[in-house]
Amino acid sequence: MTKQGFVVSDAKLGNGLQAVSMQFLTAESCMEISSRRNLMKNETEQENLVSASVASMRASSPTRTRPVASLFETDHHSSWGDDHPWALGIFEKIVSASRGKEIAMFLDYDGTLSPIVEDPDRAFMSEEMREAVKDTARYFPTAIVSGRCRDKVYDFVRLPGLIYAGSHGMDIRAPSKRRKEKKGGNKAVSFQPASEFLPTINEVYNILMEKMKTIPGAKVETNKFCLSVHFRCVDEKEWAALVEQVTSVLKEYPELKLTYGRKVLEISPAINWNKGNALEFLLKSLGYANSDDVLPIYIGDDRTDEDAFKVLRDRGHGVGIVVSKVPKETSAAYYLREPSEVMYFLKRLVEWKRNSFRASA
Ligand SMILES: O=P(O)(O)OC[C@H]1O[C@H](O[C@H]2O[C@H](CO)[C@@H](O)[C@H](O)[C@H]2O)[C@H](O)[C@@H](O)[C@@H]1O
Repeated sequence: MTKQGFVVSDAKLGNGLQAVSMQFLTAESCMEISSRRNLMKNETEQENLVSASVASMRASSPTRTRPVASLFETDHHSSWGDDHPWALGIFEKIVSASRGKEIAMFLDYDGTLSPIVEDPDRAFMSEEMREAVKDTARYFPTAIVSGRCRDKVYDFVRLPGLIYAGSHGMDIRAPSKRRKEKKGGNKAVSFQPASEFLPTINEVYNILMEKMKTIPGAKVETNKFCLSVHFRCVDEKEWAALVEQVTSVLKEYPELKLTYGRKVLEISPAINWNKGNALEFLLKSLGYANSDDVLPIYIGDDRTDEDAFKVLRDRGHGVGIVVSKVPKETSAAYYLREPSEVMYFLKRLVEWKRNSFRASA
């Protein structure tokens, strides 16, 4: 039993009588008890945080829950599909919404243009996909909006003339010659709202590289303004240990935040800037401040893409398409199941545009 400043303890005396001795505690021992309590409280909080984090890791990396219908069948996802129609099934409706407007295309990279693979350094897109994106960019302003660092995503896509927004939209560069130059001007646009976090991100990268050596299969990837801790190749039994290490490091860096992607923990500056802000920023810098002029189409598969889907939903115009094989909570209006369907969607869009040019010639 303890009181503030005193410890009250029972002691058995030799004559069998019980005496209560009261000792005055020194400031140091008081602090010791209180820090032990805090430690216990912190330990419980840390345990709760770890279990919540492992739950989030599972939730953000769903496994296939039912057999997937064969490619390009129109009837899948049943009731979820009623609320979020298959984008290829209602293609005509989507393009007819662009009447009198220009389409602007926003594409996520991993899981959208390239299939998800075990090694993040080998997430290549196919040549056929590259051609489809290249053709798309010929007719519509096209941006790649990725969690990857901008240079890395450019190395994968290798198409000049596109807009690249890396680090979840925190590193934007648009080339000077853009289609909307008459409205948006033809100056190159570059924007890095998190540049002051660079030293911190590098510091945390070095710490995590060291810590993750103890977790077999874990991989830390630097994306310049963000970090990714991959657990795709980590045994599920080790997930709690991994997230415990990561959260205990992040406790020292309240200026950073942790989010969950597909078998990945994403660490980024806790600033109010995400892929949704990047989408708005790009629309503006493309000269589409007036929403009547443009129909933005955003295609993505990950949690971070939800911020962009929300922007489109809240603006009440624009087309959000989630890439997913399983029903999931999303602010996107439509879905496609995998990168091959994204490619087919892009090809149809290009074909539709070419046909409309021919018809008006
Ligand atoms: O915004 P994105 O372009 O979708 O980038 C999000 C993260 O994608 C990458 O990780 C994911 O893809 C890897 C390769 O297929 C896969 O191994 C990993 O499990 C996925 O989470 C990328 O490596 C991360 O840095 C991005 O943040």
